[in-house]
Amino acid sequence: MTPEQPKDCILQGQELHLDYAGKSVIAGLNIHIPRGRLTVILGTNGCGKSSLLKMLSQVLPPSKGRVVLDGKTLAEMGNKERARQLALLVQKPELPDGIEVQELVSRGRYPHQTLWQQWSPVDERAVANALSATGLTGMARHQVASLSGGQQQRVWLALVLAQQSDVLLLDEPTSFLDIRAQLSVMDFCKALRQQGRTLVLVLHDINQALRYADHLLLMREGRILAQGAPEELISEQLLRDAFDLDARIIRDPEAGCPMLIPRVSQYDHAWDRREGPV
Ligand SMILES: Nc1ncnc2c1ncn2[C@@H]1O[C@H](COP(=O)(O)OP(=O)(O)OP(=O)(O)O)[C@@H](O)[C@H]1O
Repeated sequence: MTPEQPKDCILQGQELHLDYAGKSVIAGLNIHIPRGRLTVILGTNGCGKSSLLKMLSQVLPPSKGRVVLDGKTLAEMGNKERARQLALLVQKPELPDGIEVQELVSRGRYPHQTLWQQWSPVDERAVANALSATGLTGMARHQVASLSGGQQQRVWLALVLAQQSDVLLLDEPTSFLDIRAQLSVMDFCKALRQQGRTLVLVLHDINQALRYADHLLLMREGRILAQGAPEELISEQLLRDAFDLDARIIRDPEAGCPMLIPRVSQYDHAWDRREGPV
């Protein structure tokens, strides 16, 4: 499907290529992230979603091609300038030893500090607001390592929030969370979107993607298979093409959005029949 460029696009990947040790995992990928919308990237394990998110934040510079953020080439921006505009939460962030919640969230203010502008009441307020928005004020002095997986995920979200960037890239922010906690994270992302932030999430739950996304990117083997509004994009054929999945698409009776129901299992022990990593 030919990607149609959204009218107001804040982040663009142009002809992106990525090689790991000489092996190509992404080749000639073009994407457009609409401003102030919630974009979800979907695709099979190993298709290159995390790699794409890292390229979009310059954590992993593309082997070829360029990323453009609000008209500026990302590679030409300084680290702090970039981090003031764009935040990335990776899939498994490394937790520093013995760190407390407030201290970790405060690290989100690093891009705002300069030689002349040290820690200020503005930073203090940003951290307090991030803790409050994620319901962590009462846990500010707790060791992060002592918290549950769901609480720790909220701490990482608070860190990203304290960074106050317009664009948030979140890699599987709901993994390891129970269903209620997953929906809290998704509602939280929706609220950020309603405040005008741009969000790009990697998810594995297609129904959550169909419910929350304004814009979907479907990947397969390092390529974009389709991108656009979920309602217009999703089809049983596309699910077959993207996931080898045989599913029906019905309408959520309450939310009105499309949702999928996989057909009776033909998937047991199917790993060996699927292609390996790209
Ligand atoms: N550091 C690395 N060195 C070498 N190959 C890598 C590295 N990181 C990822 N890859 C390979 O790049 C490909 C894409 O990986 P990536 O993690 O981007 O996929 P993904 O779609 O995010 O997968 P998942 O859904 O399982 O998280 C895979 O084949 C993976 O094995």
